[in-house]
Amino acid sequence: MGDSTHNPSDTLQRRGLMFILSSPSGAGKTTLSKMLLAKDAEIKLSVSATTRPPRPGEIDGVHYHFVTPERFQAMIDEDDFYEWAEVFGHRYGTPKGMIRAALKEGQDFLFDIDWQGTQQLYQKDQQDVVRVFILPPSIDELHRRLKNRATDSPDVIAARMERARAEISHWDGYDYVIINDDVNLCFAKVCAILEAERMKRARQTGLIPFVRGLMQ
Ligand SMILES: Nc1ncnc2c1ncn2[C@@H]1O[C@H](COP(=O)(O)OP(=O)(O)OP(=O)(O)O)[C@@H](O)[C@H]1O
Ligand SMILES: Nc1nc2c(ncn2[C@@H]2O[C@H](COP(=O)(O)O)[C@@H](O)[C@H]2O)c(=O)[nH]1
Repeated sequence: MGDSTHNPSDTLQRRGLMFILSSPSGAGKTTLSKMLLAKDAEIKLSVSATTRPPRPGEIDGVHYHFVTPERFQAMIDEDDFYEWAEVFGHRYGTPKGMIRAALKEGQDFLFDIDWQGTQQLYQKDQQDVVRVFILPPSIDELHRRLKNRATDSPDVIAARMERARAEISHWDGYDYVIINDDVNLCFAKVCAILEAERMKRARQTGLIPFVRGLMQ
């Protein structure tokens, strides 16, 4: 006889998802990441290390681990990173420490990383990586967003705008591409993708025993 109290999530044994949001600077991935972390208690942020100085309001250990170039180099030498890359003249990397064991136990992580880091993570683990690329509605709007955010100097904004087209050229290396025009609509799409990817994996783990139970 089937167990009518069986819940599919009881037998969920999957590894955690590595859910990546990438975009050209200013397209809105940090905004979307914050919305996702506020809404979904099942996913945690992978906190990167960076040699970039903090922006106003950024907290060490929460938004980034802010480290010196020497410390970053030591972490590379000690093989402490899942991936790392140089972006806009600074180094950024995903430390293994915090996430390795949690991923094995099924914890989902959100990664706000660039295309180089995305390629590196995907090469390491194609099963668990979900790659989402966020596009701005136009180049003018991207510029407007960077200016209105008012966190970077005109020089930094100019450098990021100069790189925007090159960043966008990597869109094809992603599983999903979303235009962030209306932020709420874009966020709904991000949530739908995450949910669908979780369901795909639950099919392989918790769902199959559940269905077998129903059919007994
Ligand atoms: N759909 C949207 N419409 C209008 N403004 C938006 C939208 N999405 C985000 N913004 C605003 O655009 C600015 C840039 O967004 P955000 O900081 O999230 O970009 P980002 O892609 O994370 O950039 P970076 O890579 O430089 O950190 C912010 O001021 C944010 O409030
Ligand atoms: N490859 C990696 N890229 C990263 C990581 N953390 C952040 N980033 C990307 O860097 C740029 C600039 O970020 P900002 O906070 O200075 O605006 C942006 O594209 C981020 O996605 C990382 O660990 N690895």
